[in-house]
Amino acid sequence: MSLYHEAAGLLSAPTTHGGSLKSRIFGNKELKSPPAQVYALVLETRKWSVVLKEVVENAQLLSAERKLTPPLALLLTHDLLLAKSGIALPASHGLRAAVERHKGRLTSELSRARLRRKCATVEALRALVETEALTAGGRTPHPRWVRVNALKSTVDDQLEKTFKGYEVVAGVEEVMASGGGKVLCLDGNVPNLLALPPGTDVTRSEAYRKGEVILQDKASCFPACLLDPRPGEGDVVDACAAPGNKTTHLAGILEGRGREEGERIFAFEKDKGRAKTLEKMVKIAGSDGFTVVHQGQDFLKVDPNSEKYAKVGALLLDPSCSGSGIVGRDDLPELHLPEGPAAGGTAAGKKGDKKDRKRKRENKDGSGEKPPVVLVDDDGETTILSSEKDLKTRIEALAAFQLTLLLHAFAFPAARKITYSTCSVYAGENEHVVLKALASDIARQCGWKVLRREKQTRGMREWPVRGDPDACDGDTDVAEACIRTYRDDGRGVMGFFVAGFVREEASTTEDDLGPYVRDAEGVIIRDEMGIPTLKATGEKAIDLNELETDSDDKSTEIYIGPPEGGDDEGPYVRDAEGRIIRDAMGMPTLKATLQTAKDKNDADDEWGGFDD
Ligand SMILES: C[S@@+](CC[C@H](N)C(=O)[O-])C[C@H]1O[C@@H](n2cnc3c(N)ncnc32)[C@H](O)[C@@H]1O
Repeated sequence: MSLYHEAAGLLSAPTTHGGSLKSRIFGNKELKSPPAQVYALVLETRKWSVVLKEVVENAQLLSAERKLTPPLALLLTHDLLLAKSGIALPASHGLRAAVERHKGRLTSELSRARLRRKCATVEALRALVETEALTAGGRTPHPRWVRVNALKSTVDDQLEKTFKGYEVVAGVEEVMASGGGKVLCLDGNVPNLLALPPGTDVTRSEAYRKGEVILQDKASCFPACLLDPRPGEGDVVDACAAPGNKTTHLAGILEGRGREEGERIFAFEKDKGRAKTLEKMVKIAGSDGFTVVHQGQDFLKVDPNSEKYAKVGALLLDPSCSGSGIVGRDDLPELHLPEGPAAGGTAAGKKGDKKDRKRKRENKDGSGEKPPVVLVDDDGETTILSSEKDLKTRIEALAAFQLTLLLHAFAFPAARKITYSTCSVYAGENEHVVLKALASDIARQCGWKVLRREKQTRGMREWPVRGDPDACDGDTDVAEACIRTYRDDGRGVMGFFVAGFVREEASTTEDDLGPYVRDAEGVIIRDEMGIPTLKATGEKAIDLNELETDSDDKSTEIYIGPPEGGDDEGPYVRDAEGRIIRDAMGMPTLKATLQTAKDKNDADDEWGGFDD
């Protein structure tokens, strides 16, 4: 019983008192009901209050049931008509019976309210309510982003099936302006991503149940797009993987491009409970055949030099963070209560009010506490921070942990690409971590550099919102390389951050023999004879001197001439695995790496191919 009474107290309390609804609920030690349940109930009822008020008033519920207060009537009617599991009270309970007695009348009033709004279904009404609630709360409504899982389906397939009859419009602005109609757009930055009107319920579709479509915010799709895994580049690690949105996205990209036999995704997740969700998601998405889930495995305890990870060419790192960019739904529209007796306060509500009055007094002279900042991280852990100092300490602790994970990722010997991402808005967890990582010993030793904007895949390069130059100590190259998203900026995304790192050999430019042709980053792209040494991939060719001094390295067996039965022009010098390491003129083409050299003819044809 306390659930509805506690929720009633919170529902009728002014929203401006005592911080956000979330902080008032999760920070209230005296609540008897599970805070998450109270929070969801109050939030949803508030959102629906315009409609529920009409329903309750027109059904004359309050005059028929004198013991119901207006907030209780709204909450119970909400659960009766709109919650999947109905009213959370025993069937014999007086409050439940008081509302259920009027079920027929309440249901028909809801139908009338729906038809007055020209909504064909309750789902359409839900979408409308969601949009209006968000708008009234001062938040830009957030589209429903749907990623088509390339492992199981295609956009065309989904347009034929799940979204049959939808009008395809040009951009997300049009989707948002549609007022909840059957419209969608294909995203211009992330392949296979669709934007639908806010609140569109895809979870009841067959495609969702079968894993053909996955609900994933646009910004959350950026890391896999930026990492850009390609067949032939080795295994991929998702270091902090649960619940698995990015793991399955990586899988979709890799498989969609023709994953090479044996190439795998290693997904690590420290939390055993969350790892189970990850495992389920991987299975539903259809990537379990080549994704190895390491349940309960701390990524920091993984040995990068283990034989098992010798072929890891790319890592995606999306560690726990403050969660401060996650689309909040805590800015509430005005509450519409039906006419009736005054709302009955509860123990929780009254105590909250007292605290609120105290806080108001304290704030009047400017010396009092500010409303608390509530951080709900991805582990579900809620931290209530009542001062700027607490917030700073928390961000510093998170940043130290995030940096440790990133430097650990740098240590994988065959890795060539890494992405680092958070759903935090704080520079401390974002640009500052990137700068510290770039300045680290391991980055210098291993040649890790930031993945510059011009080398990013088209969709990521064209995303206009970049890192904060001030937070990058004025280094505009790093700021441009960083990708940010902000909620409420009209682009329909959550707050997010991602940066990429690529690896180059340690610099040897000082004593080059030259004249080589180098690109802007010093990568040798044509050798002394003008022969292309390698396709620009971020891989740096070895200098001639270095090859000479390394020549007694017997780790790769070298033979001269085309392989038996081959039709190469030759004589090229190939290593044991057939990679061309000297061209027909005896010039080194590239150091033996995971990168497969192009034959001279092909390389000439493809010259200039800097693009993704
Ligand atoms: C932001 S969430 C990842 C979300 C996920 N990438 C997705 O898109 O679905 C961070 C995850 O990292 C896990 N985690 C935190 N520290 C870890 C560590 N040292 N090793 C492995 N997993 C870790 C957390 O339990 C949490 O599930």
